[in-house]
Amino acid sequence: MAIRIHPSILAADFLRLGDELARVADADMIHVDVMDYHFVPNLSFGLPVVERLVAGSPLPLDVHLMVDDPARWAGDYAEAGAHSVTFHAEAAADPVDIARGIRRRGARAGLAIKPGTPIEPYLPLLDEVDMVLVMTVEPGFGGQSFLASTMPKLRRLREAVDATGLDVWVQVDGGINEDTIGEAADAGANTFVAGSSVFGAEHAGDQLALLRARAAQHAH
Ligand SMILES: O=C(CO)[C@H](O)[C@H](O)COP(=O)(O)O
Ligand SMILES: [Co+2]
Repeated sequence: MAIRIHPSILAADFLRLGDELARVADADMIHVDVMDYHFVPNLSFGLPVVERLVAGSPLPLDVHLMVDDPARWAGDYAEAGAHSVTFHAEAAADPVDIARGIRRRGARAGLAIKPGTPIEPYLPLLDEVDMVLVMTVEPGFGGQSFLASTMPKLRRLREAVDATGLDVWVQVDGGINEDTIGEAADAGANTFVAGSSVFGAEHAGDQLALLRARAAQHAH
């Protein structure tokens, strides 16, 4: 199974974003956390920054929308050129409609759930999305500890994805480092967001290689 590592620029030096992108050139995509101070108690960056990242990033962008009104915003991020746009199920009255809007604009559609949100209601929607993100911390901040309590839900999702035969990516986000990535890979994740463990490393390229190797040891 392919393993993808997506460094989160939430942990990068915002004054030197261009240089920070160059440090993670060996990654698969760049994870961009959009926070609106309402869905989560933190504010990060929005559309103008994402538009500049699309223009300047050598890697495709994986946008993670932590906003109250994804029905209003998801299409704009797809149109801005994000390769993937992920929105939260908890904020979506009609997740299928939002996912279809993202796909119609040529981006991959991702559906995210917080640690306390059950996966079962969303399993019938797997053919409407390209990725499901199981948050392994409460969304809002980088640098938190991985919640192993989310692993049974991840296993259930992996079983359901395999049963469909669809190539839906299974993503984890939060507290992923060399000590936790194996457990998440073992439970079925194939796409790993890592913020502080990559940008906090002296040699980000070496850290990416270590994460990849640890995930591969446990991959299905
Ligand atoms: O969505 C997020 C927080 O809501 C971030 O992507 C996540 O926290 C990454 O940071 P770290 O790897 O440092 O935990
Ligand atoms: Co994120």
